[in-house]
Amino acid sequence: MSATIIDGKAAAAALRERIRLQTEGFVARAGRKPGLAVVLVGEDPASSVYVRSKGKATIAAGMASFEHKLPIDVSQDELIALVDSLNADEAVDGILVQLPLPKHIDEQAVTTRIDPDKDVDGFHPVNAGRLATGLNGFVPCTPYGCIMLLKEQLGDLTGLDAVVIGRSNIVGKPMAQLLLKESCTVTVAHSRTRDLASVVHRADIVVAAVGVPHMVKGEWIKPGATVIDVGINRTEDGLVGDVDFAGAASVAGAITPVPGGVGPMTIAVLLRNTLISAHRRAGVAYDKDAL
Ligand SMILES: NC(=O)C1=CN([C@@H]2O[C@H](COP(=O)(O)OP(=O)(O)OC[C@H]3O[C@@H](n4cnc5c(N)ncnc54)[C@H](OP(=O)(O)O)[C@@H]3O)[C@@H](O)[C@H]2O)C=CC1
Ligand SMILES: Nc1nc(=O)c2c([nH]1)NC[C@@H]1CN(c3ccc(C(=O)N[C@@H](CCC(=O)O)C(=O)O)cc3)C=[N+]21
Ligand SMILES: [Mg+2]
Repeated sequence: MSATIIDGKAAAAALRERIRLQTEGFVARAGRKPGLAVVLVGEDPASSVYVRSKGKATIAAGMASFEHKLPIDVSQDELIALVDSLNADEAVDGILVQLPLPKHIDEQAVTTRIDPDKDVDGFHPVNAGRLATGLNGFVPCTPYGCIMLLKEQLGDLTGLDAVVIGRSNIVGKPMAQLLLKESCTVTVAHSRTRDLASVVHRADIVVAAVGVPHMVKGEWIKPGATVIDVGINRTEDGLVGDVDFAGAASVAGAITPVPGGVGPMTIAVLLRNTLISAHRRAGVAYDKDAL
């Protein structure tokens, strides 16, 4: 093993501390806490764990957490009515509806109902469009967390060859947009890509966001490359990523572990987006460089 292990847990803790400090300043000036509303439909254990750790982190940062738990058989109309009430609630700066939703609910109908200026997940098409055109909006938390880890590890990313494996609207596509914004040369691979091994072998930066345990092999990695493993797969061997960690760590320059890599950054960036939303909505300036 030769690669540096990128400590996402430590980076996330440091970011959360910087957020906590700016939250104090916001409360002093605005006279209220930033507020994050999280909506969970049903009782999926993995989703419940995520929502719980998010709620704890929100409160630890000095923000208000509003949790709404709805039964698995809630109607789409009822869920949309809740989103409407959160859109109208002045105490709510950020709204997150935990995905996936049950099959009888149209995720797009719900996601697009959220006020884009409270869409701290960055999933609304208005925010996807803002990201694609260089306007200020909300950037999806997981890809932004990956960029923060990459910049901390590598500094300036200009000119680097980046390969993103996965083209979902919530990870792969926004990840590619953000790497492009950092002036990387970006390739987006997916299930129809031919000879993925040789595509990956060109890359200085590999971001795996697939959902297939251990799919990316060590031999695919260019020696010294930086590997960001977004995958969260629950297997008999516990939580594993999309990258064969042991194989990749023997050739990569640096690599994120699972757990303890990208996952903790996702939650920290969610708080960052909520803090930014609170400042924007209150018309108060914030220190972007400290976030
Ligand atoms: N750490 C975190 O905070 C988060 C982790 N995740 C994890 O990241 C992973 C990806 O999530 P998400 O983007 O939502 O997943 P999706 O299922 O929406 O997308 C998966 C992508 O991977 C591609 N793909 C599937 N199989 C292959 C293959 N054999 N070779 C190449 N590409 C393939 C698909 O291609 P195609 O488009 O052609 O079907 C698709 O674009 C999951 O493990 C998820 O749990 C997700 C969000 C947050
Ligand atoms: N509207 C919405 N927004 C999301 O951001 C969203 C979502 N829905 N649905 C599910 C995915 C997944 N996701 C994770 C966040 C943190 C960890 C995380 O903290 N993982 C820890 C381990 C946690 C554990 O042990 O289970 C780690 O990787 O170290 C993982 C996954 C956010 N998602
Ligand atoms: Mg559905």
